[in-house]
Amino acid sequence: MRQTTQGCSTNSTIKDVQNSCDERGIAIQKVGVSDVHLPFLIKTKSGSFQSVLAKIKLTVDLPQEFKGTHMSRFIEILSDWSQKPVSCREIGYMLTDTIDRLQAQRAHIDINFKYFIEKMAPVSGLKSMLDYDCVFSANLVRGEHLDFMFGITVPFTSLCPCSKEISLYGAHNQRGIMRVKIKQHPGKFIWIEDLAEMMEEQGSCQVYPLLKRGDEKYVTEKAYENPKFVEDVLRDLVLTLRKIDGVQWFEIECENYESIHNHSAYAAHNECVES
Ligand SMILES: Nc1nc2c(ncn2[C@@H]2O[C@H](COP(=O)(O)OP(=O)(O)OP(=O)(O)O)[C@@H](O)[C@H]2O)c(=O)[nH]1
Repeated sequence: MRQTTQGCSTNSTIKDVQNSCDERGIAIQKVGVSDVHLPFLIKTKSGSFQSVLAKIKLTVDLPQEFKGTHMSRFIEILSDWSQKPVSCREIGYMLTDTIDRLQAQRAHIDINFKYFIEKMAPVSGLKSMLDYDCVFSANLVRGEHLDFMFGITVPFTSLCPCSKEISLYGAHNQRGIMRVKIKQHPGKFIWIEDLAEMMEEQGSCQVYPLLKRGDEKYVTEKAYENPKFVEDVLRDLVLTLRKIDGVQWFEIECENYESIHNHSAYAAHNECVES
């Protein structure tokens, strides 16, 4: 039977509607809070922490007999972790705590955040910060191992091989994004910085926040010498991800925001990797 918290004298005199019975016989798979914004600390490869604005969804299952979950407890749990370093291990603790405090069988979390990595312009060497959309997603079933997935979206430049081949001069080129979600075997780990760098190598050229004219000439010519369809980017990314130590599963989406169309070229792929 689910317990109620009796700590607060105000609460003890107020009816606990959430804990009352529901007669409809429907167990809910996920209930909780979404769109919670909190400052979190993410470990960086250099050994420090980056403060990020996290957008969080935290849910549990709810047995059919209860009318409601205890929403305030989700915020209590997340507030405990705000401003503390968060990675796979801490997310495991967070979900264990959630299962215990909500007397649930399973808990799920999505933490979306923008992560900044310093980029160096290819010729001038000038440094600037590029933002990457990242997500930590995890699922925990009571008594089982944590199921953890990391996702990142990386922008790139692509230049069309067909356009280059058939045109007297020029070739259409555009910005695209590659979105990767990756699961690794327990104990294996890849830094956001390392995965981003591997992914950026797979486009026709990388994108940079800050470029001077010499840099611009370089990236224009590099893309021209390295034409790729959206399929080429995706296939090269598959080969790269297969080589990462301990990868169990991955999913890729590539999207080129075509400059000659008002639509995108799109490719997707997922696979389980043999260990
Ligand atoms: N379950 C549920 N609660 C909601 C919802 N919308 C708002 N709440 C509010 O969430 C608040 C906190 O609920 P609880 O966590 O049960 O609060 P509490 O009983 O003071 O805290 P505990 O003693 O820890 O259970 C209440 O004021 C609810 O009305 C909803 O859609 N579902």
